[in-house]
Amino acid sequence: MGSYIPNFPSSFTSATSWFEVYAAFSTFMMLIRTAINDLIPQQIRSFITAKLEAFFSNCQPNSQISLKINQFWDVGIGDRNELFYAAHEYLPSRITRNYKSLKVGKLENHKHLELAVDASQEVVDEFEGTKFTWILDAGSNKESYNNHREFSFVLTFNEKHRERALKRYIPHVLNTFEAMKGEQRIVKIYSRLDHYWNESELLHPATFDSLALSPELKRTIIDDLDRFLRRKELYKKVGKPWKRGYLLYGPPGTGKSSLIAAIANYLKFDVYDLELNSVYSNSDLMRALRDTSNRSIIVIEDIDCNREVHARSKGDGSDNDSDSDNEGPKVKTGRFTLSSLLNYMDGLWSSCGEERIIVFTTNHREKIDPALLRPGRMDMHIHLSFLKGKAFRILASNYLGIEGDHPRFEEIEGLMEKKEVTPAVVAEHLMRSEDPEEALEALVKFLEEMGKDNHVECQLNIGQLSSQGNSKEY
Ligand SMILES: Nc1ncnc2c1ncn2[C@@H]1O[C@H](COP(=O)(O)OP(=O)(O)OP(=O)(O)O)[C@@H](O)[C@H]1O
Repeated sequence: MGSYIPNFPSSFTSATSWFEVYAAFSTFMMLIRTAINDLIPQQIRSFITAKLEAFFSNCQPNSQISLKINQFWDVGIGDRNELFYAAHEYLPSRITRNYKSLKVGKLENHKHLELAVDASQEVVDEFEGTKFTWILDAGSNKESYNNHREFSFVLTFNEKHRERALKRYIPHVLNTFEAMKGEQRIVKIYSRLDHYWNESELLHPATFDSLALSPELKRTIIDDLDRFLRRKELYKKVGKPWKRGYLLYGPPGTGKSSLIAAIANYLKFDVYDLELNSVYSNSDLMRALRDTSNRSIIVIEDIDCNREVHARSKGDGSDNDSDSDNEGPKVKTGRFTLSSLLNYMDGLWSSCGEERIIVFTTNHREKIDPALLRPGRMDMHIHLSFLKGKAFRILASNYLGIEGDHPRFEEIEGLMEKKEVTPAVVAEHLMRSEDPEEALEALVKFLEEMGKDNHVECQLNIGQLSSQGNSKEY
């Protein structure tokens, strides 16, 4: 019986020779690669690679899927499509050689360069090894709504990546956009025009440091804001919408608008300046509120002066909303009442959005509708008043660069205790001279000559309302 004896030396020889062949081949390839890298410029290499990729992808069966991402969810209704805006910001951040052209510009009053995708420009983004192609479509006038041309993105990818696109890529675009907003820390201010929120950068430089308010009031407001941010889980647990309402009241020029800007800059929340006379109906109001983004402050200034919110007393039945989006400005006033505004807000808070702060301002708290002061409506009533105590020193530092003490401060503070002068008036006087000594001298003279009753008409009868509601008073 013959036995099989393995030919060890010969198999060993063959393995060695294979290894030698492989080593020689690798060396040869490395030489070729080095030669190509040295001899062929990078642009030409990229060109050849792109051509080869295009050739092979053309050979594959066409199984592309396209998704249309309109600027607004429904043409004619005007709901913002957050994904469109996310893509608009996200794509320029992915500048690669795939861009043939990008719009670049610098807007007046903006600190940074603006980058935007050009219409009809194809942008290829790579995510987890998969290519996603975006094209911005400028739309046509036919698709326009209220003379606003509607833009859209078309996102194309291979059918086999459908799951990845919907479950991972699109969420990735949205998350990146949120992170970018946080990083850029650009606070926006929105004002409403023809059913749309128009955005611009909030350039108001106010901060809590630059506000001439008593340190205790500042601390109270900051603590309240911090507590609000921290309590997301608690709000959820007790089933309360995560919102906070502030009523700012006080004479003109005491810093109500400046405080709103300081809160926005502190929290990095966008500001939505809601002018009620730009709202046509109850449903328009709902839409306006629904279109605000999370982490935002909705501001309704001079609530006592809004004709719309006085309609209630005339009993015009304005709650019967014969809403039509074609209604023009001539029928827009008196379409809803303050109560309906508040009720809608109460309802809306629970159903949409998070981290909203709503701020009402008034110069005359005694004139505003009691519905606004009802318990639980406005969480905090903040009284901004005439310049008193050491708050003046903040203005002296802001406007004259005087840090710490100055021989004239006590005299000025003593005069202010006896007068009713707003921070705006003092700020205006401090700006009159570049020489600090001259400016302080002029301010003393002004305060001495100022009649005590100069601002009597601005005073509020605060005691009258202090028993209403259970909101905190400051
Ligand atoms: N408390 C303050 N601290 C610092 N600056 C202030 C303060 N109050 C007013 N100012 C100055 O006065 C200007 C006007 O103030 P602001 O518009 O904030 O007042 P307001 O109370 O909102 O007035 P109005 O009721 O007329 O809208 C501001 O640009 C700011 O320079």
